[in-house]
Amino acid sequence: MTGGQVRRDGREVLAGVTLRVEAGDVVAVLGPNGAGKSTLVKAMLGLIPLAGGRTEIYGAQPSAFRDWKRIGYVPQRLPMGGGVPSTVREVVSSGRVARQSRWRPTSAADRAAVDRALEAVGLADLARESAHLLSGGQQQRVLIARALAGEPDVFVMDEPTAGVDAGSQSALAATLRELAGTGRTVVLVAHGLGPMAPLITRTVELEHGRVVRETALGEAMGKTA
Ligand SMILES: Nc1ncnc2c1ncn2[C@@H]1O[C@H](COP(=O)(O)OP(=O)(O)OP(=O)(O)O)[C@@H](O)[C@H]1O
Repeated sequence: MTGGQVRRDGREVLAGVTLRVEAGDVVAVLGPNGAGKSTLVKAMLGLIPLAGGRTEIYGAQPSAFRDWKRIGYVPQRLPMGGGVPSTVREVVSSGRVARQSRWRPTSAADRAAVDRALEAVGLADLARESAHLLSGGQQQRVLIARALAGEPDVFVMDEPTAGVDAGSQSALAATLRELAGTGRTVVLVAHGLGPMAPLITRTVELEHGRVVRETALGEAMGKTA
């Protein structure tokens, strides 16, 4: 993103942010409540429009970008889906949609990826439950599993540890370590780093819609700690 600006209700919520995420980066976007962290990651993906500046995903404007299977976005909350209750497995399976087509419906590979994702977040036993009836922390894990199931190259996670217990946070850190180890790119919105700290290669701090600090952490520290 270059000079990205977002206005909401006439207010500048993102005030000209430039941020380039490289392949293999594990970036933490930090800052106080209302700093614009969620807005930044959504705007980078074209999920909310820019009032100024531009954003590109793998060199394409979001409206022209077609390769969405490369991107796994984890929103802050489970979106309410048209009043139809979905099971945990159904929500997680929806992470495979960008890999399917009318001519290639659900395959064994899809089912295996969904199984692995459910295992990774510890929800295999709740796969048949209605996702909306789970606790906030469990719903967060459903959303993480949905992104994992899609096997994307880039994970964009909006506060994936909010409301998640310490054990699940460590489990997520272990999963992210594995993904980072295989060269995946991660952009993580967080209030604090917690168990993710050793994985992070860069931090970007926002305040009032501006980047106020950027820190590059040693690669070695990111990989060995
Ligand atoms: N849909 C919206 N309409 C109007 N204003 C909004 C909307 N979404 C966010 N804002 C405002 O934009 C500002 C930045 O919000 P954003 O959610 O990006 O912050 P954040 O840093 O992610 O905060 P948090 O840690 O609380 O999630 C806030 O002042 C918020 O009130």
